[in-house]
Amino acid sequence: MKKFNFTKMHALGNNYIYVDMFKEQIEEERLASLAVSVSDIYKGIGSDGMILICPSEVAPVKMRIFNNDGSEGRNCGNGLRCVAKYAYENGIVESEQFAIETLSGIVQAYVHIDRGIVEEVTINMGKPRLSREQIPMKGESVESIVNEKATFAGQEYNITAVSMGNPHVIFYVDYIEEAPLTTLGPIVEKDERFPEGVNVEFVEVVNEKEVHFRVWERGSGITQACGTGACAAVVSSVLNDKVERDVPVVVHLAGGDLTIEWKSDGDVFMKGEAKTVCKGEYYY
Ligand SMILES: N[C@@H](CCC[C@H](N)C(=O)O)C(=O)O
Repeated sequence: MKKFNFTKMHALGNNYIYVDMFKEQIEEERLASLAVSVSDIYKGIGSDGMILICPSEVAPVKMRIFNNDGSEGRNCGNGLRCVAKYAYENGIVESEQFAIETLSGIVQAYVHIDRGIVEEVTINMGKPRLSREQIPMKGESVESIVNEKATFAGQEYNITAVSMGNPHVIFYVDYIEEAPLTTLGPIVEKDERFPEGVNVEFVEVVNEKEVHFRVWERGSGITQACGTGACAAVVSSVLNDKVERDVPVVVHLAGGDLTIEWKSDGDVFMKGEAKTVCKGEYYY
């Protein structure tokens, strides 16, 4: 029997099993199935997926994220904040500002410390990618997909698509409680127009500084929060003239609040909590 040490962490309830690959060794071909088994709430630990904290050749640390169906994502906003907390508290980095490599590029993390503990993290998530090729979404090549009509399950909707290194599609709703998460979410996630699948978000705009948000994540289903999704929701809301650039927007997710700002230089900043739940050994 093999085993590895893990740390369970969450950010606004978006919880993953974190494995320190500076210390652990797991065969590459076992990673996808381990993400499924550790995530199982009955026979595993229970989580939205598994995140590896890895050495990097271009930054002090690299994040790899696996959803709870075993698929590998290219980015994870809540995961980045937890990786930043882990890296600082476990001596992988000594500075309060450092880079993290992801499969979709390098981001900058800033940890906010209270008595030696990282309570919150700000991440400069970089620039959103908006063209149809960058999402990716099939169809005519356009610079951005904003308020575009699209039919799903026989009903017409208006959608906006944003990539934050991973794909997101945003639907606006009048009342967040009525968001068709479990009905529309899985249909849109696997729609053939999104060749890599898509994270599906529902947004109710409260005012120019506040929105409600719910998510059906690609590869994980309903989660309490999605950091890249919250960034995509604010970018979408700027593009749809519902909020403004250079103004911090509070995004109310099921698990709590994130503050997101799309700066006029193009970068998107995300600030929010990161928490450690427990540590243990996993046997496989
Ligand atoms: N929860 C994450 C996103 C995780 C990956 C996503 N499901 C994907 O496949 O793109 C976040 O906080 O951003």
